[in-house]
Amino acid sequence: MLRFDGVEIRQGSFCLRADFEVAPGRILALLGASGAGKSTLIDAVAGFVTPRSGRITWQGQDITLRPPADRPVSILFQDNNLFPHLSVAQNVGLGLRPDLRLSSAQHDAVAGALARVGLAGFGGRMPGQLSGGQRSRVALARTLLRGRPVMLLDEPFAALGPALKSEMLDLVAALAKDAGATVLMVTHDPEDARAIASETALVADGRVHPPHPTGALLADPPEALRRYLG
Ligand SMILES: Nc1ncnc2c1ncn2[C@@H]1O[C@H](COP(=O)(O)OP(=O)(O)OP(=O)(O)O)[C@@H](O)[C@H]1O
Repeated sequence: MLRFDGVEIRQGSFCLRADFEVAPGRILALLGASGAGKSTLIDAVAGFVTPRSGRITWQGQDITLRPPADRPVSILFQDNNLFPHLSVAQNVGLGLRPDLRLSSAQHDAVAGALARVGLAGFGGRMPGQLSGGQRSRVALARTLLRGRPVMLLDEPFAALGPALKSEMLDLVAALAKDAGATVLMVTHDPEDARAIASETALVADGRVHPPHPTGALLADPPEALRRYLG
């Protein structure tokens, strides 16, 4: 269980409150307008910002103040964070060892992760020799390889066209299911939530509203969500 217990996060004059939980293995979409605080919440889970009060726990353990590298999370950002001077395999290998001194079993794991995202045989290419969708797959392979139980996705596929985005969302859902991972996915698009998130939480008015089953929430949106959806 990923739990936000009376969490209050401040960024300058902005304040976000969160008091909810996500069951293991679930995909939760965080939906909300620009500036509502979606990335702020992700940053607090990742350890890039420290809540002013409250606790974030994973499986009952308090992770609120843990250094980012010691948290049970891996993150996928929109810009994919690939290093242009490293090969695809090296970019993925960074998920295992930042110094890239990989054992042969780890090299095999890199190849396996690339195969799992449909990029078998692409390990020797440079990121500049890939399409945007393929670069997203490389970043996803690296996230996958880290084997962390919580995946944080901050609008990772926003720059992709609709067909490719839908393909990537399906891939995320399949990989998360295989790994039993809990996923927090930031999005502006209710269709992303509908595609793969069993639950959705609206981020608005300085708080994360309680998560609801996505279908029911979008079929009969409460006032704050109605305002957002227009
Ligand atoms: N380092 C910072 N210092 C001061 N204010 C900040 C900082 N980072 C974010 N903010 C403010 O916090 C608020 C929430 O920002 P956040 O990036 O979490 O929103 P968001 O919902 O992810 O938006 P978007 O969808 O545009 O990415 C905004 O008002 C933003 O200006």
